[in-house]
Amino acid sequence: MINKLVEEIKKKNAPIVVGLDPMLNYVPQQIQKAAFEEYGETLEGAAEAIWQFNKGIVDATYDLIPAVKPQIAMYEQFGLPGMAAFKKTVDYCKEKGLIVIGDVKRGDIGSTSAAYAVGHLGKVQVGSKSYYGFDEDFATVNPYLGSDGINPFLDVCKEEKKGIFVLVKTSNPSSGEFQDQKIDGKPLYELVGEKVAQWGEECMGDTYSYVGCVVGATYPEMGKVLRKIMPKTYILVPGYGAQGGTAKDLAPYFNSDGLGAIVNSSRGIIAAYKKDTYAKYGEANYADASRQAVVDMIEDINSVL
Ligand SMILES: O=C(O)c1cc(=O)[nH]c(=O)n1[C@@H]1O[C@H](COP(=O)(O)O)[C@@H](O)[C@H]1O
Repeated sequence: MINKLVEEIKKKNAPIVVGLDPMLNYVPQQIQKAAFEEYGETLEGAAEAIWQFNKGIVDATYDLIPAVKPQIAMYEQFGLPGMAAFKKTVDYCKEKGLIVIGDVKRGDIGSTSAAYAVGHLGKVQVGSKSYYGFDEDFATVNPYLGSDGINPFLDVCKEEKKGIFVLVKTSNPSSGEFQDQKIDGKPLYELVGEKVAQWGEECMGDTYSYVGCVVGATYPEMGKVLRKIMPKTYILVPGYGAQGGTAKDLAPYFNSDGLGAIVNSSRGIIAAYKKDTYAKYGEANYADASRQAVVDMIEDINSVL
């Protein structure tokens, strides 16, 4: 799958991923109204609204982008109907030829991580049969439990030719509380980066490993160091746009081949119609606003490569 991700990024000349993080208050009134007329103001109604919202965005942007990153929390908050909307979104995006990065941030003791890996990337055994659960192409993984939490994901990735993105340095303001702590003079995020490079060596695609990592756009100096520590690791870079990361901060996350990083924007794309720049599209044409925001983001990122 890492080979396909690289191919699609090159083909579309777009090192970006659209984050499908649908909050109900981003969903235009007419979509909410139709969903509530059918299902009432219920969890089912909310799930229908976010699904229709996503579909509009995917239909308007799929030809421009290599990948999407649905964030499971935004679906989970609506209980079982929300989880069904997550699965519907994953399947629809794959039908449209998009690579799906399940932003699930899992990781636990070995046996539990194995179940997460099977549920999101692999197949679960039921008697003599086996079934895919959510079937994303990549999953985000939290490394706090060490190799025990990661190895079961690597096993499933090898079997399924899928991949993971391991949190190394996150974009949020308090990420330094633990991640920047020094151990024998080295910040923890560097130690995690070294480990990610090691895990990645046993999982190589053609040029990049299918063990990727996450480094926030909001810490470009650290991004520069981490790029060197993990030359064969694809970096998923959240924090562009809504969290303040800018294109000029992002050049150090890429290798000299112009590859090696994929930049996420969620609110900046899916709620573009709410921003002054795209307000002219109006709420009813929210998907056109998202398309224009994608075009602008691609141009912005490519301008620094
Ligand atoms: O793993 C992630 O994707 C992630 C890691 C990180 O360090 N920071 C971060 O913002 N994210 C996710 O990236 C998305 C960012 O959304 P926007 O700030 O709206 O673009 C959210 O889905 C976050 O959960």
